[in-house]
Amino acid sequence: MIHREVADGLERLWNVRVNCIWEADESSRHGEVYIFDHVFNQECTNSDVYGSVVKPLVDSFMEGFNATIFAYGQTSSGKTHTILGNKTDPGLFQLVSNQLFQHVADQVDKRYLIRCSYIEIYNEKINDLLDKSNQGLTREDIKGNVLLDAREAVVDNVDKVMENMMQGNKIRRVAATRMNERSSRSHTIFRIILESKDANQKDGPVHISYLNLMDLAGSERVSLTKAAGERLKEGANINKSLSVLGNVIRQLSEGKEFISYRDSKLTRLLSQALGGNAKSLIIGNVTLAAEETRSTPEFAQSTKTVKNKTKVNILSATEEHFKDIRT
Ligand SMILES: Nc1ncnc2c1ncn2[C@@H]1O[C@H](COP(=O)(O)OP(=O)(O)OP(=O)(O)O)[C@@H](O)[C@H]1O
Repeated sequence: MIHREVADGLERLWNVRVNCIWEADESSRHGEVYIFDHVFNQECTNSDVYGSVVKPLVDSFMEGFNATIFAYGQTSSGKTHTILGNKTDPGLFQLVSNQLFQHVADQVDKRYLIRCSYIEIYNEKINDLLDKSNQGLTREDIKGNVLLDAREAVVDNVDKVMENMMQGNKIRRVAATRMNERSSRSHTIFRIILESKDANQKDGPVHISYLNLMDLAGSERVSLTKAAGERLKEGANINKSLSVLGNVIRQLSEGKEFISYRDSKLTRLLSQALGGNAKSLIIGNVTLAAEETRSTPEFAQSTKTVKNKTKVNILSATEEHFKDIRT
């Protein structure tokens, strides 16, 4: 339970044990036990989450596979805490960056180029968090895939990644609601693009992979957030795009031929991560005193049956294209 729930004297409605979560009230008509690959209780830190489920995904990313990590959950359930963390409990941003640059330092026979971009989807509009003036951020290739033209900053150490993240966070839309005094009003995607090649082969193949770290805005009930005016409009857009995301996941898990990716900016941008060429990890954040918590295990369970088709991405590159970050 988070501080607000304890301060408000709320009753615990959910139990957590081993890899299961279920409603405390056994007479509840839902009464389902949700089982996952891992369930982390409230004593666990971001480092525990990272060590168990995130690190193996980052290992794949460094081998050339695309990877996406989603933090999903109702408002104030701890998504931003998971991604950003704080001084005593660093978030996934910091932990992933540490692993990445440690790997680069260890691989003396490889050359690397690492870039990052940071965008938000706010009221169905994409904003570049690293360059406010950047407009027209998406375009489609001939296959209809949506490509992102966000500013990409070259990063050569952990501090540079954190600087870019902090710069972007200054302009990310955050506002106070009754449920969370710093509620994210947009979905964000922080993308790390890793290119690597053998140091001894001048025009050898280049591996390229994308890692998306996604902090989704939380679904919310107006009766609880007391949203009005601009907050209400934002909340409606947040709920709509999350419901499209839910539909897309359902269609993928049912093996449908038509997938409604085009119904929201979020799903259009995520089409590769959802059923495409990426390994995906969903972190479902929950608070234990909220009835709305149910929607998160339901969503996370539906994603378990989605099968992605992953492969290592190889580019042919010339020396002009490839500039090692260590030179
Ligand atoms: N595991 C945790 N340990 C300590 N504090 C936490 C934890 N999870 C959440 N909190 C605290 O609870 C509050 C809400 O968390 P956070 O802002 O991360 O939620 P959110 O899911 O991102 O919400 P929103 O969707 O409204 O942006 C914050 O004050 C945060 O510091």
